[in-house]
Amino acid sequence: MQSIISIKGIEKTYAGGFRALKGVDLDIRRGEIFALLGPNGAGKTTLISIICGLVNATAGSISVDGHDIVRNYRQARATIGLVPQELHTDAFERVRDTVAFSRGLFGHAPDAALVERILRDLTLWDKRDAQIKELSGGMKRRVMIAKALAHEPRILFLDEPTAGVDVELRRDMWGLVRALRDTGVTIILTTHYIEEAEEMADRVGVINNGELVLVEDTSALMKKLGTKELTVLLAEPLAALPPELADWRLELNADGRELRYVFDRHADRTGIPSLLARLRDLGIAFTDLNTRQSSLEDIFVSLVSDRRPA
Ligand SMILES: Nc1ncnc2c1ncn2[C@@H]1O[C@H](COP(=O)(O)OP(=O)(O)OP(=O)(O)O)[C@@H](O)[C@H]1O
Repeated sequence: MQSIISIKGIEKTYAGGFRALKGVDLDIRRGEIFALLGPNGAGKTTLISIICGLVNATAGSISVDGHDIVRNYRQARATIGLVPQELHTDAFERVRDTVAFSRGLFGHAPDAALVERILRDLTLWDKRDAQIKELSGGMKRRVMIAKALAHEPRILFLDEPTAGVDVELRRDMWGLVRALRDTGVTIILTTHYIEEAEEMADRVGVINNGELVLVEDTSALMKKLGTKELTVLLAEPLAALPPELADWRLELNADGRELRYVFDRHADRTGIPSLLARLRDLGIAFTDLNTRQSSLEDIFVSLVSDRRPA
């Protein structure tokens, strides 16, 4: 495994004494899309800010493409593009100028052809002479990405890339991020949208209360933890689960009107036909059946709720 970012024992205690990160170890693989998931205040932005050199860690070390972020700050920072959560660009600046300016900040010679390519890739070329204030929210976000790409970074951080963006724009953004990855850029994104991680990320890291509680391939995680659920709506309520149904892992809800059956969606036999046959034999009538697949969201909620401090 070739890692492009190596994070070792990162701790962060803010000036007020708040411990925002508690010994985070993480390796980011070259060329992957890595999603960092976590509830509000989990420490995602703190971690990204430390990697990008905007916040100092209290302890631990990080190397980015072989450069220590403290000792070789400039080299490390030069390999990183950061798209922050909030837009901060002068409202009166023009799109092309602001992107060209970002490149200059890193000491690179002007490159009009590169700026043009970036703007075209982000479908901003038509807006190249527009002022930032004249753009829609989605366009502004793309301008922030263009600015982050202007110095040709190998790594791109996207902090909540689709927060507050409508579904269609979110899909566009996903396409864009994939296209960037296809050009060899390693992408780390933070998100509250589980669907986003599920859809896009090669690997997922879950951070909660300053601790990285899980890092896993997205597909393996879904396979390992993904279950399916069948709900049987009963015609008449049951007072208790009949012992004849003990072969299935069933739960009866509080009013006795719903049977819930959780099964492994990868199992050869789900046990559903036999369960339904047994219900019929027992004379238990039902009015409806629903199935539901657990999503990364369920997995995430269960992980995070299990670890809430008492
Ligand atoms: N400058 C600061 N001084 C003190 N505490 C801070 C500071 N910045 C962040 N924190 C605290 O550190 C914790 C982690 O914040 P952080 O912004 O990293 O969370 P996050 O996971 O990015 O959350 P969100 O999803 O809401 O953006 C929070 O409890 C926050 O209040």
